[in-house]
Amino acid sequence: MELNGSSPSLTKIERNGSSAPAIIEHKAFARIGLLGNPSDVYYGRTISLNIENFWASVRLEPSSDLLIRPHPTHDLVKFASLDHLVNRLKNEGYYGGVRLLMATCKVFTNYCKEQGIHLHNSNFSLSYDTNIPRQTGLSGSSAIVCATFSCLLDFYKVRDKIAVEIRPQLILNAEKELGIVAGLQDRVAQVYGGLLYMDFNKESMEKYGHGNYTQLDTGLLPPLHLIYAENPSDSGKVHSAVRQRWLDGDTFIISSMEEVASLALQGKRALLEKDYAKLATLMNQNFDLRRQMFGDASLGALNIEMVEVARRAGAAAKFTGSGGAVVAFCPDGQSQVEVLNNACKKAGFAIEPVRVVPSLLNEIDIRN
Ligand SMILES: Nc1ncnc2c1ncn2[C@@H]1O[C@H](COP(=O)(O)OP(=O)(O)O)[C@@H](O)[C@H]1O
Ligand SMILES: O=C(O)[C@H]1O[C@H](OP(=O)(O)O)[C@H](O)[C@@H](O)[C@@H]1O
Ligand SMILES: [Mg+2]
Repeated sequence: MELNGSSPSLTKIERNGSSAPAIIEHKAFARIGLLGNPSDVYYGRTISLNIENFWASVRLEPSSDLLIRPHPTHDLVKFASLDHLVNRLKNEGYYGGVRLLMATCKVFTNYCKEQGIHLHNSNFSLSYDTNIPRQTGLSGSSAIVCATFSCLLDFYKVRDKIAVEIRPQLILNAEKELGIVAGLQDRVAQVYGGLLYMDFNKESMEKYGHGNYTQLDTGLLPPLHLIYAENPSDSGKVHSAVRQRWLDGDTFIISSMEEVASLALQGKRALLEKDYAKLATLMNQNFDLRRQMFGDASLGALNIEMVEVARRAGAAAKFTGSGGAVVAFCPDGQSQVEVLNNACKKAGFAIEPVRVVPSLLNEIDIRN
């Protein structure tokens, strides 16, 4: 499957003949955690945006057997040599996207059964592709899950039966099923699109099974830049130690997470007031708190260097997710952007302007 084009067109349905069943294709885009992450994993708050720069795409074709197709490069099983195999495992780990597609099918089916939602008996094959830099904290994993989930919603025609605010949790459950520690912000941004303020307070999470999600005008955002490097890190692994400390009642982690969550609340006000100097301060505080909680060894030297290169250019900078990519904001405008571009090029980091995806909700989604 080829991924090209720049429009955030979401769905493609092909019909091969009047009676032939439809092929369904969905995209899900990368996301940037602008403020408050990773407090979404801990009943906190975030401001996140869905970006057009990168996406994953999933294709569902009706078929006689139920088939999950391995991706030719992301699920590599054929190697030139033992060294090639070992290097591949060292750099990218054991897993590709197949397990995400399977887990999504399982969670979707179980949820529909529990809710008494009828699923017809036809089979399908699923294949995926992605251009989201792998494991760089841009939500590459949940983009694959989210696009798969959208294909299933349309194949079984149950979009009207699974409310939009429930979907991010089901998408998260697919990764939980695999033992990956993750939070809701990625999935909310990918289901809703645009720019969102999310409040995952415990009361709402326990009472309704979801947080309060508010779409904000994307025009409130100043120009942002995305910096990233080929440096895959496993977000589940990065998160697990801090998660355990939080579960064990570690007061430093608990109070720091509350502070991180409060940055999103302050950030919402700053955006609404277009107070971009404040936004820059909050972004920097967000990264400093993450660094204190997770420690340099867990964040990785290259990831920290990306933030520091941006800061030396005078930009505000923080991780977009758990590591691998950085979102930067130049409060002094275009001349500073040029300094930042040059500094990144010199350091060997890719840098590009952020392009925000507009809201992705359709009429059926909004009606529910
Ligand atoms: N580009 C990719 N291609 C295939 N599978 C991927 C890709 N990115 C992530 N995955 C799968 O998702 C799992 C979790 O990835 P994660 O560390 O959360 O990455 P990200 O930061 O991109 O979300 C990986 O262990 C792998 O199974
Ligand atoms: O640590 C974070 O900011 C995020 O980490 C995960 O996202 P990823 O793109 O996989 O790094 C996690 O899923 C998010 O909920 C966290 O906020
Ligand atoms: Mg992930």
